[in-house]
Order: sequence, then C-alpha cells, then structure tokens
Amino acid sequence: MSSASVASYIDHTLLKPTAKAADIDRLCEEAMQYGFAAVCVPPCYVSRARQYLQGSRVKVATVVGFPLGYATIETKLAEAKQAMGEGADELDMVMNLSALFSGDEAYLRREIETILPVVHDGSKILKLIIESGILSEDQIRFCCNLYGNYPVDFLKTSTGFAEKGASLEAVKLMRSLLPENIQIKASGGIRHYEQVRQYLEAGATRIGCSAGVAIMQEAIQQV
Ligand SMILES: O=C[C@H](O)COP(=O)(O)O
Repeated sequence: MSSASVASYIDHTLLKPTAKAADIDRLCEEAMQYGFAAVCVPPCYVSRARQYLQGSRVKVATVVGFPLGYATIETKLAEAKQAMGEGADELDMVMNLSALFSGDEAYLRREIETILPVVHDGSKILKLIIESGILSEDQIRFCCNLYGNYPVDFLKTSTGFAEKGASLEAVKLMRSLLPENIQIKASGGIRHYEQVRQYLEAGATRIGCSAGVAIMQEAIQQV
C-alpha cells in the first residue's frame, strides 16, 4: 500500500477539550499536505475547518452526542442540523449507550430512525459510534444486528475517550456481522502504521486517530 493510499483511510482527529483555533488550522493544513480523508473537529470549529479546507478534497467531520452518547434525540438532531448547516460532510454520533445497557431497543430504533434520514436528506455521512471497548461481545453483536437493518454509513468502534478504544477482535466481529454496505471505522488508541495496516486487513475502511502525522511518518519509511 502506498503512503498516499494509507492517508486516504485516515480521519485526522483533534477532539481534545483544550484544542485551540490555531491547532484546528494546523490539523487542516496537515490533512491537505498528507491527503487524509477528513479532519474530525469539535462542533464549534466546523465552520472554521470548512473555510480552511475550501477547494480541497479533505472532508469535514464532526461529532454529535459526544463523547457519552446520552444527549436526548432532540439535542442530537439539533447538533446534527447545525453541523450540516455549517458545512460538515460527515457526522460521528455516539449511540445512546444508556439505552443499550437498559435493554431499550425501542429507544435506539427511535434515535437512529430520527437522525439518519435527516443526515441522508442532507446528503451527508453518518458514522455511529458504539464504544465497543466497553461493550460485551453480546452487546457488540446486538448493535450490529440492530443497526445492520438501517442504511447507516459506518459503525465506528470508539470515541477515544472511554477506558478502552478499538480492538482487532471487535472490528473482526463487527465485519462478520454487518452487511457489506455498512463500513467500519476503527478509532481510539491507534498510534502506529502497523496498527492501521492490521485494522484495514480486519475490515475497517476508515481509521480515526489523533496520531495521523506520526503514523504517516512511519508509513513513509516503511512502504
Ligand atoms: O475519533 C477518534 C478518536 O477521538 C481518536 O482517538 P485517539 O486520540 O486515541 O487517536
């Protein structure tokens, strides 16, 4: 795999609460330099990133209901609409984990059935974060079986803010259960090119990471 092709799988991510405007500018600059798929920025920086990336192929991604997932459906909807209005191409939304742990499938259906059509009406991409690192294998199976019935664009493993992020086992399990049209984004704790290579081999087609530049430096040396 060429280093340009490695870059095309990466969402160059900066979601730290202390990220500064100048850090977002640098993130955008690096994304253009390396040819990353997208930048993933806090909602308050969507319009800044959109402007910075004007005319480039790098997409603008942001987060919804992040990082804990328990915002109400109405709040998530408002966040999604605002982000799309300000120029986000892709929305990474945390599912309601509390509803999952409560066994409230009806709530989870209501949530996805409310948000997904609005995102798709705006011709945008929804990546649904299941926080696989804190789920049991049965809960991961449940999520894949549930969301496999909807035209969700991606299931994403992790926020990067829970005690555990992505694992190869989780990605392999998700790939084995999801229909082909649903892609997988692996994220959380991915720091090295070798990990990226393994996650892509396991079936992920997008990698979310804050270590994109370091990963590219390794990739350039190795490929
Ligand atoms: O969505 C991506 C994560 O927030 C990135 O997590 P990371 O800092 O562990 O790479």
